[in-house]
Amino acid sequence: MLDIRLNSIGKRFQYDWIFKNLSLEIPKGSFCAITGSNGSGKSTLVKCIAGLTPLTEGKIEYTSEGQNISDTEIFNFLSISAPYMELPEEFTLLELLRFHFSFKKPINQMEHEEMMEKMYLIEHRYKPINQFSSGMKQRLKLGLCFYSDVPLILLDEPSSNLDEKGLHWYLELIGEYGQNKTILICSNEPKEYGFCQHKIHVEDFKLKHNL
Ligand SMILES: Nc1ncnc2c1ncn2[C@@H]1O[C@H](COP(=O)(O)OP(=O)(O)OP(=O)(O)O)[C@@H](O)[C@H]1O
Repeated sequence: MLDIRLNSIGKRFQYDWIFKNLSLEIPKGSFCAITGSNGSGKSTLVKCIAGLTPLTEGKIEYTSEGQNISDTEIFNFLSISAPYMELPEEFTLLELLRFHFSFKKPINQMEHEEMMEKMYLIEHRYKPINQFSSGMKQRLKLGLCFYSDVPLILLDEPSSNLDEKGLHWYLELIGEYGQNKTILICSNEPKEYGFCQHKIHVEDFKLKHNL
C-alpha cells in the first residue's frame, strides 16, 4: 500500500498559479476525489502526482511498505487512465496486453484471456486499437489500470465514453480490485467518485492565492 504526502505544493503556468500551498496527506488504501470546475487544475494536479509534470514549488513524498519512493521511481508503482494518455493505436488488443504486462505485473497472475473476458473485449483480440470504439478504448484503459498489480491508481474522468452498463462495470472494478490500493479520481461527476472518503477541491488552493 502507498501513501502520498503533498508538502506545500504549487504549480504555475507562466504567471497563472493553478494551485499553491497545497499540503495534505492521502493515506494508504484510501479513495480520494479531486474535484473542481473545468480548467481548475484537476488534471494538472494528477499529472504532478504521477510525475508527468514538474511542480513549480513544494515536494511530494511517496511511501510504500515503510520505504520512501523517489519521484523517478513512482511511475513503476502506479497506473493511470486519462483522456490524454494515448493507447498505441497500431497494436492489436492482444499485442497491447502483451506489451503492457511485460512492464507491469498482472494482478492475481491474471491471464490475458481472462482480462479480455472481463473487459467484454474477447472477440476483439486481433483488432487494432484504432478500430475500437471510444467506449471500448475506455474499458481497455480502465482494465489496464485495475489488472496491474500496483498500489496507486490514478483515474481522470473514468466514466467518460461509458454507457450505463459501462459505468456499472467501472464501479464493480473499484469494488473488486480497488481494495488495498490508493485511488485518486479527477471528476465532476458524483456517480464516478461518490464512494471516495476524501476530497481535494482544487479551487480551494487557487483563487485566494491569485487575488
Ligand atoms: N501545458 C500547459 N501550459 C499552459 N497552461 C496549461 C498547460 N496545461 C494546462 N494548462 C492550464 O492549466 C489550467 C488547468 O487545466 P487542467 O487541464 O488541469 O484543468 P481540469 O480541472 O482538469 O479541467 P477539465 O475539467 O476541463 O478537464 C487551465 O487553465 C489550462 O489551460
